Amino acid sequence: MEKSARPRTALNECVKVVVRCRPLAEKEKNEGFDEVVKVWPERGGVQVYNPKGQDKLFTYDAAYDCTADTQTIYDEMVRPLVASVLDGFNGCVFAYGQTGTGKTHTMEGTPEHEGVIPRAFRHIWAHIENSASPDVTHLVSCSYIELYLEDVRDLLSKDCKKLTIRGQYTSKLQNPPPSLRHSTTRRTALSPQRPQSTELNGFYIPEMTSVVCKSAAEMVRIMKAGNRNRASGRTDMNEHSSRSHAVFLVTVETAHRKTNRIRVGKLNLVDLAGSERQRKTGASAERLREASRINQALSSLGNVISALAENSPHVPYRDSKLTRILQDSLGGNSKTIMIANIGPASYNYDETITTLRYAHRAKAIKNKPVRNEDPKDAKLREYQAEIERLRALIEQRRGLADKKVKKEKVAKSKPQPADNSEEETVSIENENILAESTIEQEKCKTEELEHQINALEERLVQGGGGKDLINNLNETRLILEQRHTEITERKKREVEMQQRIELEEETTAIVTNTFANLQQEVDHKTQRLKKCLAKYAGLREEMVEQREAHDNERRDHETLQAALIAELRRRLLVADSFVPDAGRPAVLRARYNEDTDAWELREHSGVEPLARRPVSAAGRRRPTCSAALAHNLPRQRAENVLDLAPLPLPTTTRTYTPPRHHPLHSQSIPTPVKKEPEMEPVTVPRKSAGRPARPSTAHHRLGTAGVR
Ligand SMILES: Nc1ncnc2c1ncn2[C@@H]1O[C@H](COP(=O)(O)OP(=O)(O)OP(=O)(O)O)[C@@H](O)[C@H]1O
Repeated sequence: MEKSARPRTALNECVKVVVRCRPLAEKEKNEGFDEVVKVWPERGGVQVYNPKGQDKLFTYDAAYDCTADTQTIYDEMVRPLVASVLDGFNGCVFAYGQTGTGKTHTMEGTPEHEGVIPRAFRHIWAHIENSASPDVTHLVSCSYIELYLEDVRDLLSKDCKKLTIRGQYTSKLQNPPPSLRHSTTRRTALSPQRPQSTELNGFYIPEMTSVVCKSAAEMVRIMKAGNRNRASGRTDMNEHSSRSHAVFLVTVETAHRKTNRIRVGKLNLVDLAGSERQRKTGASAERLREASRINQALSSLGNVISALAENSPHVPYRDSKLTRILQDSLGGNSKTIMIANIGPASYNYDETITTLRYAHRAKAIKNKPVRNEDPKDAKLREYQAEIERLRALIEQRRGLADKKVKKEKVAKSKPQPADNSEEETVSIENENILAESTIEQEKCKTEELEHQINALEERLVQGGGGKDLINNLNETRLILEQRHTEITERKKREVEMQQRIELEEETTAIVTNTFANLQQEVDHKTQRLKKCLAKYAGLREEMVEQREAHDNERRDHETLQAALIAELRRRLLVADSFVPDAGRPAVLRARYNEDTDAWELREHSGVEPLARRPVSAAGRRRPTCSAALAHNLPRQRAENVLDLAPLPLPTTTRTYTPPRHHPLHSQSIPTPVKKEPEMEPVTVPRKSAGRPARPSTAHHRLGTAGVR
């Protein structure tokens, strides 16, 4: 197929931000919490009542209250994005927000309330069935991964194998070899296809399972199978809390026979885990470890959003795997929708304001979506090339087989000489048998190749598949879709108009107020000054609130850290008590390799390396050994002496002191009895021979390191 090098220009497009507020939960009602969120869907506004000060009002591309269903959100916001994906663009929908605010409810939904993901599947397949030309071929494949405790796991592989995110495409990786032998599991770029000139920073996940699908129902089955492997658990804030960030990737490839072009659209459907506070979720042990990683990744995502919104020259995508995965969706080649989920309860005021602030910042992020035409890693092209190769092979084999048959016929038709010896007759017969078996083998091979072609062709979906697929239902669906799009467009315009009218009203109120005399001007200026002062006061208040929120967040982090350290100490204590001494050198040699994402044992050199030299005390050039301190030897002060003396064993006995009226006393034996201090039976002395005792276990070492 001919490849075009047509330049593709990218138009900036802002990230669309939608806010969805869920209803007050039963538990929140029972505990008597008030609703502090008011949504203004007609102007995309969200107002939060502040019990301590001024109310907050934020505006977005759209805002939905608790009465809105996912169908409305899909039709108004997500449908146009999925339509772009079908047209060869990259798209991303991600749900963001505090734990228990309805991210999974929005993305996956429930059997009664279908979420965005299954709706997108149906939309894609309705489009494929409606594209009535047999000249159009589609190939739909999907992958499902999760980010759990900073491990990327393949939810569609048998044992949820760990995957590695690789940075930067190389020229070799841009053209992966067309290997169809492993047609279900092959290298797939998660980071959507970038135009060649900007492909330098892309990330991709090799060996991610990619399953070719034939219907929306099959895709739902795959999603459910993946969900069964996804990490989830109970917390005090959510009965079924997602403990991982999940990404469902759909790739739709469309080949147009007439134009010889292939368009590849990639859709990332992301259900993030929610931010959470330990004191509210009551997380401990494993849940706590998960929470710390979830918050860490979300904090990195917040930093990326802030950096992009402020047009910062450095965007910290590399800070976490989540931001690497979402790199293209935020500030890259993609059309993106962020669904910010919030709860209405007063109890969650701080978290709601934080989510709304991030969502507001995300509105300023500009993406550069480009239509992916004829990308080099299009699977469809590989399939077509393979089918053509197999067809050519069959033709070749058929030609050879025909020739052999003709040859045999000629040989058979030749008159046999009458004086043929018995041996000659046998050899001719053998030759005939051999030729017949070769022809049979050729036939089998040809049939095998035909089977292969059929299998490959079955994966490709011919647009429309003939008139029988374009039934009335699909036509009606198409018309309905068009109507939906029109209504959505109109609604969007209405919201925009409403927001513009409000702005205009404010400015015209000032402009139309003509100054009749100086007093009027003074009044006007005073009014403006008042407004400025009010704005200044508002900003100050916001700053104070932000500081408060930041302090709260810091306190939370500290609590979390303290809890994690306590947990770590517990584990170290267990390790110190139960890991045998023989195993410790091996434990010390274990190193974490960030490239391979695994723990490795270093080569045993025979001699264990010396412990690292301790850092100097303040004001001293080098650490001073205890001997130098004891004898005041200035020469030894600068020596790097490691104290390798064994620790004194704890005293478990007491020197015998006879009772006062014991016969020994009455005999007045001159031996002086030294009085020993009272000893706890099994405590390790902290000091020995005037120098500080070294901690004996990892547990103690951690204790002396303290909480940083
Ligand atoms: N719009 C809504 N209407 C009705 N119920 C909702 C809505 N949104 C969420 N819920 C309910 O709230 C609960 C929590 O929702 P969900 O599990 O989707 O939250 P989440 O944000 O995904 O939480 P986490 O981050 O912990 O996974 C569920 O019982 C869900 O049914």
